[in-house]
Amino acid sequence: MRTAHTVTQIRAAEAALMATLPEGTLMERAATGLAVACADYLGGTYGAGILIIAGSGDNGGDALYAGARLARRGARVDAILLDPARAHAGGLAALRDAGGQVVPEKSRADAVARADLVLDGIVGIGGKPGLRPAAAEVVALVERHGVPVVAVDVPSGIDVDTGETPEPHVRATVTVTFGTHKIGLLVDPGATAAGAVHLVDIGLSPYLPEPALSALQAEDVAERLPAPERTSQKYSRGVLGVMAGSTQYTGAAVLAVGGALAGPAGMVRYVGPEQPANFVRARWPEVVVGEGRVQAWVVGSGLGTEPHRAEDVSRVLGSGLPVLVDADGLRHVLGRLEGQVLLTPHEGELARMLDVEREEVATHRLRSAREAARRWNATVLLKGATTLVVTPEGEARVNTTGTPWVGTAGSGDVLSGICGSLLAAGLSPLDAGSVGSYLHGMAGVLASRGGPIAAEDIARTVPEAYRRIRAVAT
Ligand SMILES: NC(=O)C1=CN([C@@H]2O[C@H](COP(=O)(O)OP(=O)(O)OC[C@H]3O[C@@H](n4cnc5c(N)ncnc54)[C@H](O)[C@@H]3O)[C@@H](O)[C@H]2O)[C@@H](O)CC1
Ligand SMILES: Nc1ncnc2c1ncn2[C@@H]1O[C@H](COP(=O)(O)OP(=O)(O)O)[C@@H](O)[C@H]1O
Ligand SMILES: [K+]
Repeated sequence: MRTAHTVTQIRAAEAALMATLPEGTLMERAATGLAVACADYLGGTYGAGILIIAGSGDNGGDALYAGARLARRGARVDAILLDPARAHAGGLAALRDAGGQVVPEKSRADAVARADLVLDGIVGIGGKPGLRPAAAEVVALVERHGVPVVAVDVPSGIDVDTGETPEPHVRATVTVTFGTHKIGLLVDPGATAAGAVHLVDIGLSPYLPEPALSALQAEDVAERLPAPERTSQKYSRGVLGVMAGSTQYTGAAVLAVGGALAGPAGMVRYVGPEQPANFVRARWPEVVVGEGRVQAWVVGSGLGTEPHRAEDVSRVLGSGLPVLVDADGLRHVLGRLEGQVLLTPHEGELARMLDVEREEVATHRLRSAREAARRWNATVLLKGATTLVVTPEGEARVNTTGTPWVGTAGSGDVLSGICGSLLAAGLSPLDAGSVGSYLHGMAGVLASRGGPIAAEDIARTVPEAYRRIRAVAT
């Protein structure tokens, strides 16, 4: 499990760990890991031009100590001190001893122009979102010259606890983070600003409490993936009912069923109007069309906006069975819900549910998902480049598999089928949502291999993703 903690949790854990160690040990560990990551990124240090942007806190200290190590290994290291009088004294002395130079204010533009790599040590977990003018000016220069940035602990300027990114902030190629992930490194738009995240172990784990956010890794997914036993049969594996599609959106029915058939349930029943039902039957002969006993429902993908479909949604929500509600079905989710319910909106749908602008959800993804989970008393899966799954009790997971090619029409219909199949096989809404989005993103990556894909390619590749994940466990 990849885990992320809040700033308050991290500060407390650091204090407990530091009490057991000689002063400066943690910063030394952080700086060593950071220097190694920079050397790896550059493919060697000899002759490389590294520019440190150092603020006045410990984050600047980490960057300066790492700079000293890189200078000793043959790099040319310059440092811009944003507040020279308050720069980290130990770090600055180490850098100077190793041959690093402080850049005079008038030469900052030249220093940026000759850098191969910038180390962002402006602020870490002590920073307020946004950047002060002096820092913002240097960051703008770096962007103008297109110099790659390694962020120290976090890209400076992001809101570390939420992943929100009020401008200005740093956009990093790599973020080298210490001890544990920060929420803002995993949740968009912060995750995008962080680039590839590299975690350096500084010995913090034994002091960390339950994480505020986690991301399943292949082995966690493998543990949760249902698989038939020797004596299993279709009914014992779980039956999923799919109520999707309309005369207008026949494809949504075909795709949701396609996703469902790629999951672990033993059987899929389809319930819907004649036209989509005919398409489903023609495309998927294994599907049983018509009502019958099921263990879970998917309702909503391509349901259309006809008012009478509201009855379909309330009927399955009243069935007492686990239910996934997607897309148009979400229009009919009104009061507080009971039982095991997974709601799967994208940003636009969540905005409509919360009666706010889409932009509001896009900027405050975690907060919006949490609010909806509380308000409807259901698990909410907010789709996007980093999909979030949040329970009404506040447990939160983020999915990190996928590629932007997965953002293709009908992809969400396939996702609802996959997650529904996992619900029918007995997973909780939290596990079904997070395992389902992991599989969906991974199948998208395998199908795409860097090129465009259609939604049905994702469904077709889910079994391959399934096999690969199960291979991890054996
Ligand atoms: N506490 C520890 O044991 C460890 C801390 N480490 C480093 O220490 C960092 C935290 O250090 P600090 O608590 O000193 O805090 P920071 O270095 O994150 O930032 C505090 C300083 O930045 C200024 N500042 C705040 N917001 C700003 C903004 N928006 N624009 C410009 N300047 C701003 C503040 O005036 C303050 O001087 C971590 O992120 C990590 O990099 C590491 O060395 C590992 C161990
Ligand atoms: N940039 C992206 N990177 C990775 N996955 C994405 C990206 N954009 C969208 N997705 C995924 O693609 C799917 C799109 O679903 P949705 O918006 O419901 O589309 P549709 O309604 O056309 O099926 C979701 O699983 C979402 O998480
Ligand atoms: K930083």
